[in-house]
Amino acid sequence: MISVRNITKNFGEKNVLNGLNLEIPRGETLVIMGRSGSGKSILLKIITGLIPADSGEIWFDGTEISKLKAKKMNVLRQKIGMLFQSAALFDSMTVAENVAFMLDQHTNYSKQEMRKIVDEKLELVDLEGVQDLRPAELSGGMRKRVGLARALAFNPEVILYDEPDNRT
Ligand SMILES: Nc1ncnc2c1ncn2[C@@H]1O[C@H](COP(=O)(O)OP(=O)(O)OP(=O)(O)O)[C@@H](O)[C@H]1O
Repeated sequence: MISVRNITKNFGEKNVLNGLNLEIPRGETLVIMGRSGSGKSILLKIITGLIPADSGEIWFDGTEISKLKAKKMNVLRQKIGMLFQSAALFDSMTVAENVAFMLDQHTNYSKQEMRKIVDEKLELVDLEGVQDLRPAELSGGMRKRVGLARALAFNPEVILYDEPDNRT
């Protein structure tokens, strides 16, 4: 499903990824472990096309993503849920607005339809009744679960999860 082919990434003089190859079949759970600073987060961001690799290719379901134009990339991103290390929530938005953010940007769902999806996903991560709170009013584990609910909003085919922990 995901094929990482000979990926290299440098930041200035610093070589972070050097000819990395990885095949991830559909339905498989893969855990990548490595010391702090070894390039795990960078790899996830390269897989989702958030940052470019210096060389190599990323294939998702038979499509090479680095060749995609922005519009097609947006469609593909809906198939890949990404949960960042810090949950990356918008502090000024409510929990419901955070979970609905990508739906709001990329679909024509009505407010009611979005609210239904938001409620469903929050229930799935065991977070009910917090829709109208702001992220600052939640615990760290709850914030990560809001991030997970947001990553699930499009029913993605794959979830890339940076630093999962026992709270999520
Ligand atoms: N924008 C950037 N500019 C320069 N260097 C960067 C940048 N982003 C990451 N790096 C460097 O790339 C390396 C890999 O970072 P990355 O965040 O992928 O590590 P990690 O394996 O996820 O670490 P941790 O387990 O601590 O989260 C680090 O040495 C970091 O300093």
